[in-house]
Amino acid sequence: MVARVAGVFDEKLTEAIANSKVLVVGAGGIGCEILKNLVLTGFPNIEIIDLDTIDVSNLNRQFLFHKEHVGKSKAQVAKDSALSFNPNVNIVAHHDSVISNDYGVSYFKQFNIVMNALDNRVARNHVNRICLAANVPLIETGTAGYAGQIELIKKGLTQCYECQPKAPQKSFPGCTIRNTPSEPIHCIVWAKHLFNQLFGEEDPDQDVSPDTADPEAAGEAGASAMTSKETDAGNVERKSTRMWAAETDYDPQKLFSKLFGDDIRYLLSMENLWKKRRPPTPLTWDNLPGKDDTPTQHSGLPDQRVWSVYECAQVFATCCKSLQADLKGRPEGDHLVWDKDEKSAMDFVTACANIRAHIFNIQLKSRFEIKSMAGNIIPAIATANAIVAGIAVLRAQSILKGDIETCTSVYLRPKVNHRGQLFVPERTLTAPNPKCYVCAPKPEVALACNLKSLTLKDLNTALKEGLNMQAPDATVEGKGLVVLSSEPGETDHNNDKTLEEIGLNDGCALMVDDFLQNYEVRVRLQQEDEEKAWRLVTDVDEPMPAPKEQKPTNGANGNNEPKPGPSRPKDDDSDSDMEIIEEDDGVPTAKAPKRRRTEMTDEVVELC
Ligand SMILES: Nc1ncnc2c1ncn2[C@@H]1O[C@H](COP(=O)(O)OP(=O)(O)OP(=O)(O)O)[C@@H](O)[C@H]1O
Ligand SMILES: [Zn+2]
Repeated sequence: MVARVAGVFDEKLTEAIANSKVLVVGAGGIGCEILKNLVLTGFPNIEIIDLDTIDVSNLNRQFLFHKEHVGKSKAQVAKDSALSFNPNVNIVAHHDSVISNDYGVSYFKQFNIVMNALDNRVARNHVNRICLAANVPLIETGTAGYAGQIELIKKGLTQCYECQPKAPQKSFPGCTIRNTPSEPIHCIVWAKHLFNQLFGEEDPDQDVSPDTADPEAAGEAGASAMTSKETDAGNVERKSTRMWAAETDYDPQKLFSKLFGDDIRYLLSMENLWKKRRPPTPLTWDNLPGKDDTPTQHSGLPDQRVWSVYECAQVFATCCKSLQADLKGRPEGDHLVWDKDEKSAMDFVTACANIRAHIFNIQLKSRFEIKSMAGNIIPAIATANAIVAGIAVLRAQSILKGDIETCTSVYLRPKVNHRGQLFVPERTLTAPNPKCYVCAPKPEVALACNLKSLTLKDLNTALKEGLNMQAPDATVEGKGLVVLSSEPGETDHNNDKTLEEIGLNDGCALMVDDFLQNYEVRVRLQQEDEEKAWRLVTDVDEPMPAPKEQKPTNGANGNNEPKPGPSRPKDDDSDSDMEIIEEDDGVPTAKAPKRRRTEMTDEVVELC
C-alpha cells in the first residue's frame, strides 16, 4: 500500500505536498489517524511528538499499536507502523513532551503546518503560543465522545486557542467533600484525595478529615479528630493522615475504623451540619452490610456490578496492603500517582467512594461508572477521531494549496442538527480577539491580589497556573528591575517577600515573558484588600459574541446557533446521555478561588 499522489491531486497541490514538512503533536486516538492519513496521502516529511507509552486501553482505537507494543513509546511505534504503509516517507519520532526546551520557536519554524492531536489544555495553550510566535499555521483538533472539532489557528488571521474564555472547571467546596457529601462525585473526589493522602503526593488542600472550619458548623466544639492527640502541654497535635497510617503499618481495620467510623462520629458531633440534612451513619468493621448476601446474578460486565459494602471493605483491605507494598518498594520520598488504569488504585477509589456513599445515604456506583467519573473519561469514539483526522488533513491540503481563507472551523455533531447537518462548518474564519491576552498586539492582564500578602513565590505560581507560562521572567515596567527570574537561584532569595515589600504597589505593571513560548504580557497589579490569593482579570473573560454557523443553502430556516466553541462543544444537539468532562490539568480559571476548593471536572467539555 504505497501512496502515490501524482495524478490524484492537481499539480500545484502535488508539488506543495512534496515540498512540505508537517509536525504532528500527540500520537493518541486522533494522532494515529492523522499520521496514517498523512502517510497515505504522500506527505514526505513528518515529525511526531508524544510523551507517553502505549497502554492496553489505547489498543481499541489507536490502531497503529498492537498488544506487543504495550509499554513502548507511542511516537516511535506510530512511526514504525505508519512506515509499513509507505516506507518512502521520512518520519522523525520524538518520545518527549512538546513542552520542553528542545521544541521552541526555531524548531517549530521549520514546519509548514503543525497539527495538534492533544488531550489537555496546558499542552494546547503551549503549542498555540509557539505557533503564533513562529507564525506557523496550527490545525487544532479534538473529540469528546461523538462530538469533534477542527480549527485553524493562524496569527493575525484567526482567533487563537486562547482568544475565548474556556469553560471553568467544576469545583466543589472543600467542606462538601470533607463534611457533607450529597452526590457520588463528592465521594469519588474524597476517595481520590484519600489515595493521595495515604500513598500519593500529599496536598494540604486535599485533606480528607472532617473540616472543623466549615462555616456551617460554626459554634461546634466537637471532639478532637482521631488524628489529633493531646500533647503534654494540653495542645492538640495534628498528624498527617499518612503519618498516622504509617504508624499503624497501614492496618486496614484500623484505617477503616478511623475513616469510616471515628471521623463520621466526629462529623455527627458537629450538630449544625445535620439540622437540615440526613446525618451519616458510622460503620464498624465487624458489622458490615452485605456480609451474608448471596451475590445476585449480573448480566453485564463484571465491572458493571455494584459491590456490596462488605465487598468494598474487603477490596479496601487488599488495596491498602498492595498499595503500601508498592509505596515501600520505592525510593525514600517517592510516592504513587493515582491512575485509573492501575488496578489497585482504581479498586481503592471504588471501594472507598462506595463505603462513604453508603455512610451518607448516597447511591453506590459500579467500578465502571466510578472509573468514568474519577478518570474524567468520556468514551473515545474511534469513528469521531477518524472523521476529525480526515478533515484535519484535508484542511492541511487547503493550506498548502494557498487556500487558507477557506479553512473555517468544522464541528462534528453527535447527532444531525435540525438542518440535517452532522458536520457543521463555520461560514467564515473567526477573527482574532483584539483583547486576547495571548495574541493581541500588546497582551495585557490585571492581577488582582493583596500586595501586602502575595509573595513573589505566589506571583510565580499565578503566572504559571493562571497564564500557563512555563518559566516566567518578570521585570518592573519602566524600571527594568528583575523581580522574578527563570534562571534557577537568581531571585529565589526574594521568594518569601511580599510584592509590597519589594516596592510594588497598586497600579504598578510588570512585563512578564516566557522565553520558551516567546510570549510577553503586561501584568497590571490591582490591590484588593479582601483577596486571599490571586485572581487574573482578562478582557477575554467577557464572552465574545457567538460566531455564526453557515446558513443552509437549501433555504431552510437559517437561524444562527451559537457554535460549540473550542472548549465547549456541548450544544443543544448534544447527546444528553453523553457525559462531557474536562481534564483535570486545565489551567485554573482566572476567577477560581485558590484555597479550600477541590477541582473536579465532571461537567465541562475538554476535547481530547
Ligand atoms: N505535552 C505533551 N507532549 C506530547 N504529547 C502529549 C502531551 N500531552 C499529551 N500528549 C499526548 O497526546 C495524546 C492524546 O491522545 P488521546 O486523547 O487519544 O489520549 P490517550 O492518552 O492516548 O488516551 P486516553 O486518555 O483515552 O487513555 C496522548 O498520546 C498523549 O500522550
Ligand atoms: Zn488569541
